[in-house]
Amino acid sequence: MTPFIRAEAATILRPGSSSVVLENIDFQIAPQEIVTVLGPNGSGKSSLVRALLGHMPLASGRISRRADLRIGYVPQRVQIDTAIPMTVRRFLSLPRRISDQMAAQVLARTGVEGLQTRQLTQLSGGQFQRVLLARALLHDPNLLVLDEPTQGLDQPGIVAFYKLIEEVRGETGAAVLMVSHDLLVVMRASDRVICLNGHICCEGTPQHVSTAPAYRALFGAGGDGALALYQHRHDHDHDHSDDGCHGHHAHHHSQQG
Ligand SMILES: Nc1ncnc2c1ncn2[C@@H]1O[C@H](COP(=O)(O)OP(=O)(O)OP(=O)(O)O)[C@@H](O)[C@H]1O
Repeated sequence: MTPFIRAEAATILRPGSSSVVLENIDFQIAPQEIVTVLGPNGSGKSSLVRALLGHMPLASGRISRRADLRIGYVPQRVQIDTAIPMTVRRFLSLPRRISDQMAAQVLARTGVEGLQTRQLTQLSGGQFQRVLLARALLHDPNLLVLDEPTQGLDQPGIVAFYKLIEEVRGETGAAVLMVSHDLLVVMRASDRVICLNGHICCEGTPQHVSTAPAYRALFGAGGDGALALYQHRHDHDHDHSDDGCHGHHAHHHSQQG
């Protein structure tokens, strides 16, 4: 199956500068996959996502996107101008107008029904993240891209949010590309995890990555018990040909450690 997005030996530059943020990235995401990008602050997670979406310049390599790709994007930071009143309903109609029925449906789908007339500034953190997800689900995306979608949520809120993502994937068949810091819960919801630190340190199934030396060096060795609790049940097939923590180890990078 042709991947939705494929990066080949992509080297990504910091905007407006010649310094390298990410080096030699090979990446792809296939239909229906849930892929999570992990890494410390400043390791290039958002840069990778933005480059995959075509918003960041490449120094070399290439990124290709399938012609039928429809992306629903939840960016890491959403600037809300508190001086301008904005209801949930109006926010959902930006930039493209939607019907009242569509608004009601998508809010119900993400568990925040009836919030249409509420001001964005009066939402709780969890409600706001669900409204952002609702907006990303409009216009029938086949790839959802979520950059730290659970920031500001408490632990039950995080678990509930990932459960919702899995449900949405099950219902719509959309692939999901997520950036997250929530190492353990994320594991449950992911088919494949990519661990970044200026380059791809390690990638594979959650089980594989959590035992990989590069991952342990970055995040510590704890958490196996919790990981076992959150094991993801596979009821579908994926191509795991690129499953290992492979050749990237061989490179020496000064960012590591
Ligand atoms: N708009 C920008 N202009 C200049 N430098 C940037 C810009 N955005 C990111 N950077 C730099 O690029 C590097 C990677 O940042 P990026 O936001 O991709 O990391 P991240 O892994 O998403 O971090 P975090 O976990 O803190 O969100 C950092 O050194 C950051 O300072």
